Amino acid sequence: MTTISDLTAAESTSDRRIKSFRSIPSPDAIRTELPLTSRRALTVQRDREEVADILAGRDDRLLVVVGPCSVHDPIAAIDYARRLAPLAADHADRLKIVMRVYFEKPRTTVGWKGLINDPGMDGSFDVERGLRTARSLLLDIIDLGLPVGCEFLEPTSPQYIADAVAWGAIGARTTESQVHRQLASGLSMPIGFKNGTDGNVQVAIDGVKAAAAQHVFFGVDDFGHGAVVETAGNDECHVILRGGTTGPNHDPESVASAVAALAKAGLPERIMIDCSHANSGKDHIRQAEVAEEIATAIRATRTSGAPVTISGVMLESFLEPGAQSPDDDQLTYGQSVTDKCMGWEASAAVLATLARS
Ligand SMILES: O=C[C@H](O)[C@H](O)COP(=O)(O)O
Ligand SMILES: C=C(OP(=O)(O)O)C(=O)O
Repeated sequence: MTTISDLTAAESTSDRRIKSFRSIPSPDAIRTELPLTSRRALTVQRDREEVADILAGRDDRLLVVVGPCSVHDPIAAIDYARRLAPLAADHADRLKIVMRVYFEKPRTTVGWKGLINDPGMDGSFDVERGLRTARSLLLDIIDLGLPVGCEFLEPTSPQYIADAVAWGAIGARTTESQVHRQLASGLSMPIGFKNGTDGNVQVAIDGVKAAAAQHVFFGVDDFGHGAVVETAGNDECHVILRGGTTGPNHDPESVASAVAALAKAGLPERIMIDCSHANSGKDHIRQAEVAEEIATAIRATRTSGAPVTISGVMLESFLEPGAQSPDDDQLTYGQSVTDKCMGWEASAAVLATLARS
């Protein structure tokens, strides 16, 4: 009888489309090499609690997740963080500012998948360097006094960085994925689920409900070994309205409809609004206007005495306005290589407007 091991490479039915496997250090090894330290851990924990309090309505500040669409140049990201940190301190009585430090990019079809996947942006896919660079950047940003927020795109990568993250997102392209909902159920920080790219908000509400439940699934442990993971469930998840192919959904009617759907699902009637993506048509100039409209809506609600249902805002912002292609020969310092971002001056003005709301 022929066994699998007797098969020649040409006859084998497995790994027909795998070109290679490359080992990488375990999460434990990278975390030991670049330790969070107990001082930073206390800061991360305090920030997570403040974020959760805002999302639950126990703290009436506005949560603002602001920063580049993606990090491609750690020096520019730290430069940005150095400018954001004093603003975050100035507005701390009204805003809880979390820096968007996105290392993993979901693509509509194909494209650069972020600093962890390809830190050189040259197709060399040095994931090991990407993980170290990402982790070390998070530690440096925490040291500047800023909490960090990331999108979690891969089920394994959070093991390398999540201990440093105060808030996380599941994106529009993965919000309906069971793998990502299970992942969120075991993450230690509040997680926002985006509505689907088609504008469907119910899938995000379903994501919040699924993530609150306990799950058992396949994963890897701290030492990189295959494992069965059992999670306790994450009751600190929320919905992010990001618009969709049918148009924006940051207007008062869409917000009211999302809040009604949350109430129907027995979930807290509070949401975050992403001013970018389909709410701005990916236009960074329009993004600032969307933020102004949200500030106006919040001010009107507060003046009327009605409960404020908008507990958070997301902004895509970098040092220079607009975006460039990651394939450009000469990259402009501090400009996005994915979606268009507001430049620094416009971002500072928007933060001041949101603080006044
Ligand atoms: O936020 C970034 C992008 O909108 C998202 O990653 C999809 O990008 P793409 O449509 O350019 O692939
Ligand atoms: C990819 C992102 O957004 P969305 O999932 O809403 O497209 C993002 O925030 O970077």
